[in-house]
Amino acid sequence: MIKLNEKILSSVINKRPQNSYKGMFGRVVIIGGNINFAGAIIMATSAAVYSGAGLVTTMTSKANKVALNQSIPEAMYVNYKKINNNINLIKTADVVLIGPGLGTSQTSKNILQQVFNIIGKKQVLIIDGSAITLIANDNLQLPKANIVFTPHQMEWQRLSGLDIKDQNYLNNKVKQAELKSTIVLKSHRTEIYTNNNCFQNTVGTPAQATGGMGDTLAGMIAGFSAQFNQLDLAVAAAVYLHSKIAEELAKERYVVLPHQIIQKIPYYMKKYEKK
Ligand SMILES: NC(=O)C1=CN([C@@H]2O[C@H](COP(=O)(O)OP(=O)(O)OC[C@H]3O[C@@H](n4cnc5c(N)ncnc54)[C@H](OP(=O)(O)O)[C@@H]3O)[C@@H](O)[C@H]2O)[C@@H](O)CC1
Ligand SMILES: Nc1ncnc2c1ncn2[C@@H]1O[C@H](COP(=O)(O)OP(=O)(O)O)[C@@H](O)[C@H]1O
Ligand SMILES: [Mg+2]
Repeated sequence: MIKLNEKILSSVINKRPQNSYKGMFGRVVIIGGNINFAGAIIMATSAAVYSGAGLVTTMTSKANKVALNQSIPEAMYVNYKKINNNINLIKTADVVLIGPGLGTSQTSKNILQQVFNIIGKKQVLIIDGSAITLIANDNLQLPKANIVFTPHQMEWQRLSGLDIKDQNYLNNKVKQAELKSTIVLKSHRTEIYTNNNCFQNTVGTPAQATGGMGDTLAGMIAGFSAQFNQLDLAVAAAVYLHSKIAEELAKERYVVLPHQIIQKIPYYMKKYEKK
């Protein structure tokens, strides 16, 4: 198990070339946010935008359109019930994140299944929150893609069948190999299982134990995977930075809120970019 430290940031976060344009930093599609969970999709979207993703489109409930545009005008909106009119948007994305606030209704399940049908094997597909629960509950077949799951311990129990008490290194590794995906197993010291590596986070604080913290991490992972080479390392860097910022903020705060972390992402990326 490789213990993560600051070096992961400076090895992953590239300095931007002078002649950069948005197309060089990835097209991200983020899908989720039912009528009750506007917050989850707004936090995930904001985290991806503030992490530097070149172009972000959010597919969510129509009910969230105004809130999304007001909270994060840099992101584009599509009604998530109109996926079939927007197949090309998903096909041309570098990274698709599905699940934050998606819910587990029949509508949510249809959306997930449509995305699975469209996604291609070269794309990165990040699966979070309700989407993990839907796959576990209905034993959905996974598409061929570069899949990253971001479960908390109960979501991992649902997906892997491992009780929380049995979620140890060896058992997790076996399940990761079966799923042939990257697993970001979230806890106070998150572990990342990939085909070739296993990382453990070394930072983070109980001040992070608040709703929306995982939605924010999922958005950061999307933003990092869209821009930086080597998926495993990009995921590890996003996990580390999310908790690193929280730890710094927690020096002066009892709780750290997701939007406070999001605001700080560009400052910390600048601080740790490759010299
Ligand atoms: N503002 C918004 O829009 C927000 C929207 N959200 C969206 O809500 C959707 C549902 O996600 P979810 O995580 O809230 O619910 P679910 O999957 O049922 O898991 C909870 C169950 O698991 C258990 N549990 C055990 N260990 C655990 C652990 N380590 N970490 C966490 N839970 C643990 C836990 O046990 P208990 O707390 O009862 O002890 C409980 O029984 C999802 O799409 C998400 O994106 C949220 O992000 C909030 C902000
Ligand atoms: N005590 C803690 N110490 C460090 N990190 C924590 C702690 N509690 C929660 N977190 C982090 O907060 C996030 C919680 O994710 P999740 O349960 O999916 O939240 P949500 O779905 O509400 O957004 C994870 O990244 C987890 O590592
Ligand atoms: Mg979550």
